[in-house]
Amino acid sequence: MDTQAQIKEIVESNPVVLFMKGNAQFPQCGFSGRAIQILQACGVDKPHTVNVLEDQDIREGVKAYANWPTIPQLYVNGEFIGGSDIMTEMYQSGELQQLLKA
Ligand SMILES: N[C@@H](CCC(=O)N[C@@H](CS)C(=O)NCC(=O)O)C(=O)O
Ligand code: FES
Repeated sequence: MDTQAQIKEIVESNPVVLFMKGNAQFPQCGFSGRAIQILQACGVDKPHTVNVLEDQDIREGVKAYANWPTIPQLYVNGEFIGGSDIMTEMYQSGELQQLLKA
């Protein structure tokens, strides 16, 4: 399977996916740490996470997949939502909680 197909498979088979640096227990970047904290604040304790530091193809592949240049990247129900700034804004407006409840 090529990388784009692999990413599609991951985001379509898990309702909430966070591509991040490190994992939920040990985020290896502040932006990824913030993304995890926001998900937890929304009641998502166990998001499916993919550590891009362990896979260079995925690290570059998700940027192409979403046409978004950075990590973290949140996907809900197969759809790209945004990075940590967008997550923060959506959390503050209550939009993210709504999205994750559905
Ligand atoms: N403002 C961004 C911050 C994320 C960011 O700047 N990520 C950088 C540093 S961790 C990145 O992914 N760089 C490309 C890379 O490391 O492959 C957001 O909203 O998520
Ligand atoms: S790893 Fe340096 S800012 Fe994320």
